[in-house]
Amino acid sequence: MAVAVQVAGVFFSLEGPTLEPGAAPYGNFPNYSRFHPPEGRLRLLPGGLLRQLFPSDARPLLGLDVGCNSGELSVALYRHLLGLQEGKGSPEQPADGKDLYLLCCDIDPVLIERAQQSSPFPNSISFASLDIMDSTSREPFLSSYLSRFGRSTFDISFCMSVTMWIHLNHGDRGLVEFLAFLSSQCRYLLIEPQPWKCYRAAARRLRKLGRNDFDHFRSLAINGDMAERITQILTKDCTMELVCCFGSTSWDRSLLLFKSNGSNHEGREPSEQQQ
Ligand SMILES: C[S@@+](CC[C@H](N)C(=O)[O-])C[C@H]1O[C@@H](n2cnc3c(N)ncnc32)[C@H](O)[C@@H]1O
Repeated sequence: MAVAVQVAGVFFSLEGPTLEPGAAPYGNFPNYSRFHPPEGRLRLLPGGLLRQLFPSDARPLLGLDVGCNSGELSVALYRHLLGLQEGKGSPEQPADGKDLYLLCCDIDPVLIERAQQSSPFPNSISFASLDIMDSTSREPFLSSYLSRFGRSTFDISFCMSVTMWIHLNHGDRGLVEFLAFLSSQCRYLLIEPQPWKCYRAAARRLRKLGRNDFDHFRSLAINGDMAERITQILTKDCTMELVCCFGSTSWDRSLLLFKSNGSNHEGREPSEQQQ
């Protein structure tokens, strides 16, 4: 059993210091994957998903993982999508016959450093420290990555358990702006919104630490069924369509796949481009 003591919001355990949950204002928990392991999400995603979504793409597929934390889910997603079993195969011989490059970013540079140090696929998965809400740095940064592949958008973006943190820290307007930006960057978007009860729990944890509420918590007009609200924003304001819901994880978070209907995305079928 792990033994931990708490000093000023920081837990010290035999494995070293870890932040008390309320003291991670962006959801930048140091050991997030221990509490919410990747398998809970991956088991909902069908094998061969990339082949289904991109049947005729011969070129490498590009993915963006926003809010990757220390990279455990990013690496597990990479393996899962390519059909690579841990310890077997290599990114050069993916079982799924697709090449995939992932750019994974997080606002917390300490988590990114950990991700970089432990990445088993440094040639295919890049980890970078980036505040996705910083509009002056995100565009040049993402464009510079994409231009290495001669591309201007990603094939697929992942936004897993991140929307609540954007919403709490940037308000309704920030959430809508974030979803608009994300949808403009990709053909497909896989998103796992946190339900409203998680917002209350996050605010409660902060209060227990004697800190002020999140700036926007009490004034959020977008609330209630968050999967539904986010679906409305993406489909009404962001020209995306809901492709499917892969179900819910054991902690009640839906995994939703959206597809862009916008005309600015590369790699679309000629008939689609004309519509
Ligand atoms: C709850 S964790 C989810 C980690 C991972 N996606 C998963 O589902 O296992 C949320 C992550 O979003 C990151 N995050 C929050 N706001 C961000 C922002 N503005 N830009 C980039 N990352 C952000 C946090 O640092 C944190 O690592």
